[in-house]
Amino acid sequence: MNIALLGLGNMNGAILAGMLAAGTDAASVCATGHSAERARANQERYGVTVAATESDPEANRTAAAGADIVVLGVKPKDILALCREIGGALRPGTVVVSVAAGIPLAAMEANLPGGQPVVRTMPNTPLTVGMGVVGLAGGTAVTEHHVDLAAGLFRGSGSVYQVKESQLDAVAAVSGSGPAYAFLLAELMAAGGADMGLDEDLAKDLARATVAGAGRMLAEPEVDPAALRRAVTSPNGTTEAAINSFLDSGLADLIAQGMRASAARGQAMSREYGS
Ligand SMILES: NC(=O)C1=CN([C@@H]2O[C@H](COP(=O)(O)OP(=O)(O)OC[C@H]3O[C@@H](n4cnc5c(N)ncnc54)[C@H](O)[C@@H]3O)[C@@H](O)[C@H]2O)C=CC1
Ligand SMILES: O=C(O)[C@@H]1CCC=N1
Repeated sequence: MNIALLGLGNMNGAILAGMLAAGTDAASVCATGHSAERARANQERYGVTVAATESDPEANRTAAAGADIVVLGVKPKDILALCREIGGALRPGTVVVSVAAGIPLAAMEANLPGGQPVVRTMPNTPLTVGMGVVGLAGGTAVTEHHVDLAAGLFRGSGSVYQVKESQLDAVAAVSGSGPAYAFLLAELMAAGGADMGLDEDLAKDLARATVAGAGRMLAEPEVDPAALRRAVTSPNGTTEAAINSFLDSGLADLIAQGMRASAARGQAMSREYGS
């Protein structure tokens, strides 16, 4: 199974790191990027062949021509141009997998050869540490076999959930963008600690280790976040004071509102870049 990762940035990099850690043979993977300097650095970092479009304008087409699965990992605004660029080089059975937010399957299909199997996914960067989650929806030419091939990219580095395409913006709001919410929480907790007089580095260490430790506890099977929260919250204690203050200040509404903004941006991107 040959895999081509077109656009080796944050997301395709996380997919690649996850695949390699899960045992994928580096010789079966090739990647492309724009900058020649970055391609050299990535080739050294990951041990896979990385070609740069800056020095070889055919790099994407060459990588796509030799692949059974092609993963489009460029920014949403560049996805349809990339589809048109590689279209003529693809073999009919090659599965095209997009990780882009907001770009509809129908738009990708319209910019690829007729009948090309296209799978739209919404992964997240914790794939890097084997703890990713991925939402996945198949296009009109996609069979169970193609879904299986696409899901195989994430086997060993994350859990894959097949959803309706219309649900992928909500998946992005929860898990695609979600790691950033947890990182923001760590940033804000560190700032809060420093504000109360802790040394800045100590506050950062405490906040980072706390969010990471809490994340590890959440990763245990069948665990209930509310039960874990209750186990920290002594009646009339310090945690209860903080949680009540958060909720009284409208944290639940703020989170819901932010997630709706994420999904709305996904919809807006389909209108901006999806045709
Ligand atoms: N970063 C994340 O956590 C997530 C990102 N995504 C999706 O992943 C996609 C990429 O996002 P990031 O990795 O964050 O962006 P990025 O900017 O880190 O990566 C994009 C890469 O594509 C390269 N590139 C641009 N044009 C190219 C071309 N024509 N041929 C080959 N390479 C090209 C760029 O040099 C860059 O390295 C986006 O569509 C985004 O919606 C989805 C889920 C999570
Ligand atoms: O921010 C974004 O648009 C991408 C999709 C989900 C996470 N990063």
